[in-house]
Amino acid sequence: MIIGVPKEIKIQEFRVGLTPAGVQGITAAGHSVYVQTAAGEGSGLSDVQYIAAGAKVLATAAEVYAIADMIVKVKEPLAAEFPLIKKNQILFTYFHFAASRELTEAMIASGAVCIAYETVELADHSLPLLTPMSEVAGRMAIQVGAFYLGKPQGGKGKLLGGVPGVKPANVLVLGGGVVGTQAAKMAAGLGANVTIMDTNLARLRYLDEVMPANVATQFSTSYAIQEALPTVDLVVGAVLLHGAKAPHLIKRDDLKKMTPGTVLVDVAVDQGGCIETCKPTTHENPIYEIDGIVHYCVANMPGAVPMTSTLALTQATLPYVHLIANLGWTEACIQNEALNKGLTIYDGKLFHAGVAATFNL
Ligand SMILES: NC(=O)C1=CN([C@@H]2O[C@H](COP(=O)(O)OP(=O)(O)OC[C@H]3O[C@@H](n4cnc5c(N)ncnc54)[C@H](O)[C@@H]3O)[C@@H](O)[C@H]2O)C=CC1
Ligand SMILES: CC(=O)C(=O)O
Ligand SMILES: [Mg+2]
Repeated sequence: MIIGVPKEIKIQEFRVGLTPAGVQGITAAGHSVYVQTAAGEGSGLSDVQYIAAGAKVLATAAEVYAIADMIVKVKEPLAAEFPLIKKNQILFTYFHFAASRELTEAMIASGAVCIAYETVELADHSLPLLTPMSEVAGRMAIQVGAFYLGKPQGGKGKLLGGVPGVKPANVLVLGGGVVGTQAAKMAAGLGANVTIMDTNLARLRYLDEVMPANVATQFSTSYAIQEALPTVDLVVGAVLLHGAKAPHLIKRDDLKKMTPGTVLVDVAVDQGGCIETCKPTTHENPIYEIDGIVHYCVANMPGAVPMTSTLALTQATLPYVHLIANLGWTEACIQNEALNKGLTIYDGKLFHAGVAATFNL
């Protein structure tokens, strides 16, 4: 199979879909890899390294899309990339369809085979290709949240961990999955007073076992969230309904229940966000303020730490790239139920109930 790796064009996105190590294994298995020039530069991976590993380097994204049977990338295709996509071409990447009708309709119209990283799902319901980036984003959520709590950044001016004689800040984590767990660990490590809310009691039991003493768990209800808002300093939005649009757990009217300078980091923004006032932002312009509440809603947080993220992502995706390249997408999806769950669009039709429900398609 011919595999193409274009350079990401989303603003401040420095990850890449395959590393030279991945290329070496794929070419050794008898496949060809074409990489767009400088695709790996932001992750510290040079064209020379890709060529040494067996790839051929092409000058433009158009050439990569034109030659490839399968495109392996990181972020969803943007409008500038839509015309490059060929009928029956396999696109293996994050899509987050539920956040964009335009993308969903464009991919249906393209006739491409869209296998979405974020909905590849193992029998235990875990998401092996979302998990590594959720680990990154969860840890980052506390780093950025702590920064924006600073007064010069528009925050209320509180140190997460407090100091001897002064209480720590209150961190509320909505959703105790991968993002939420990593965020809670980081916040707890800095000494904050952390509460994790989730609707999954089994998950709360597990978190209660493994978390340090400054992390409390609480069943997530609208009532519990409302009660927490007046004293919260930093909220991390980390809920997910697999493939579907996130529920709004904090509404527009709730902002006035928080004190000015509270920081909201809605990591779930890529699935529409779990805070009603959340709109996708970029690393170039990551925050905005409504009613004195700071909103951070960057949809590709891991893109800011590509040296970590590219390795973490590609070590998870690579086995599936091999599977698709070796068997073709139909046989790979028949043999591998996890991959089959990621198969969202092919032959001009949509095959994901959550996305279909979101857009009434
Ligand atoms: N902005 C970014 O750069 C990134 C965003 N993400 C996004 O972060 C979100 C979370 O991802 P993961 O942690 O991997 O998902 P996950 O599936 O591991 O965890 C989600 C949790 O939300 C809980 N939940 C569902 N409804 C809830 C409710 N009403 N109240 C409280 N909890 C509820 C679930 O029980 C589950 O434990 C996803 O939308 C994912 O795409 C992930 C990586 C990067
Ligand atoms: C998961 C995702 O959207 C990201 O890593 O950008
Ligand atoms: Mg994202």
